[in-house]
Amino acid sequence: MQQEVFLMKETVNIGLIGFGTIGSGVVATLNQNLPLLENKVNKKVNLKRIVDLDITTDRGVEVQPGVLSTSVDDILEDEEIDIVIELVGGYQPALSFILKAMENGKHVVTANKALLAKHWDEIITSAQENNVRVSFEASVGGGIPLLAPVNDGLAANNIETIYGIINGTANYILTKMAAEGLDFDTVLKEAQEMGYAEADPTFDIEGHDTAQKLIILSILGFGVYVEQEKFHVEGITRITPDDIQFARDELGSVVKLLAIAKIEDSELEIRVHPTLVPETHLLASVNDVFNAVYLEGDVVGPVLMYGAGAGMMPTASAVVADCLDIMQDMEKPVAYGPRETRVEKVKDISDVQSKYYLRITALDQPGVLHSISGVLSDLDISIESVSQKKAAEGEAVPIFMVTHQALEKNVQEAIKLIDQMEFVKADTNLIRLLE
Ligand SMILES: NC(=O)c1ccc[n+]([C@@H]2O[C@H](COP(=O)([O-])OP(=O)(O)OC[C@H]3O[C@@H](n4cnc5c(N)ncnc54)[C@H](O)[C@@H]3O)[C@@H](O)[C@H]2O)c1
Ligand SMILES: N[C@@H](CCO)C(=O)O
Repeated sequence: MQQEVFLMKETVNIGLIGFGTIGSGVVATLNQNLPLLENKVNKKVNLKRIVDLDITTDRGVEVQPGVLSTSVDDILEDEEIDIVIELVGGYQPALSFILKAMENGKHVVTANKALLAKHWDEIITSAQENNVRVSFEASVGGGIPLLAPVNDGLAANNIETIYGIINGTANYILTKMAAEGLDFDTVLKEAQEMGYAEADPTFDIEGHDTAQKLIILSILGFGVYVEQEKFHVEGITRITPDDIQFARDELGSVVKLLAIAKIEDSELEIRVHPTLVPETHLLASVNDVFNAVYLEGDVVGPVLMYGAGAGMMPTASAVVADCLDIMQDMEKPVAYGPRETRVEKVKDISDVQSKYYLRITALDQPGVLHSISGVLSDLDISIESVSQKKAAEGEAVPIFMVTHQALEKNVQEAIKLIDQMEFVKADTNLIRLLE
């Protein structure tokens, strides 16, 4: 009798495109936990096909005979496949794969934040038109259940503030530079070897990956799509060991690449940049490849979500969970974020107020501090503290300054003027403080 019931279970067929780091993690998860997964959805789960350009390299995971193929049509044109997992990454051909899959009536699961952030409307519209679901929990925060809680669990709230450490690679680099004094390039190489970094790691270190994830969070949290070109995005490549040491020793702070989105009087502040976070703040202890999103809702108050933000198995956990969610309700309509947004305007970075850390590299000679403070004072920027490293005469040294609250456009203008001064020998670095 037991056997008879089992045989009658519906089978859901999955096609996986992209058998790289995360694709291998998905296969490993299915191999490891298939009985558990089938039990949860009360269906038979069958990984029918895996497509990749390279089907000869050993990924260290067991694959059933006949499952591997190099032809994407073996998934997209197979009528028996219900769910397509896209883990190729990048814009094309990933976009065409996803659109074709949906056109052919297949549900889609993807971790591709770059694609979602750029082609959001096209992808969601296609899902709606074709009456299929598209799920992307793994696209933000790796293994952290993050998007479903924001979209569903916090649906009763107006989201007011989002602060996120949402790039594992950048956080790994900053953590290792601070804890072990390692240089930037060495740590980046490590992050790549661990499978955390994007195919093009400039996406991680220049802040683009964080920005793409913030775009998705803003859609879900505020119901607004803001193109990446419309907000300030700055990475971590200008952060030096001097910055990290000064932040720790003199300010009791750590440097984190933060995604920030908050709404005030219908105006959305949205930006990505390195930020000095006080050691006492919850986000300061988010280290290595871990990610965290701190948000505030008008009903729930503050919420913190934390976990592994990148890597093969944590990310696979989210991808497989999306598949199970679809299997449980294939008819669920596609709805993401509030249908009407409270956002009337996106604030320009130049109008943002913050405290600033400045590292100015200047010759150690009389009159330098006087000239710099003159520029700052003319632009209504008040200095909270200043210190300078010792140097031999005639040598350029870092001067560290922290300002009181100031207007970004004034600070940018001041830096422009300071960097034109004859005794200034390198571009000034600026890091905003978390207010
Ligand atoms: N690595 C992570 O920690 C992580 C975490 C979250 C999200 N993601 C996202 O997941 C996706 C996959 O990332 P990854 O790290 O597994 O990348 P990866 O480079 O390890 O894997 C991509 C795979 O796709 C294959 N591929 C490339 N072009 C193809 C094509 N035309 N047809 C079929 N296969 C093709 C490649 O051969 C490779 O095996 C990306 O969108 C990435 O942004 C990655
Ligand atoms: N490259 C990304 C992968 C996870 O999205 C990161 O380091 O966070």
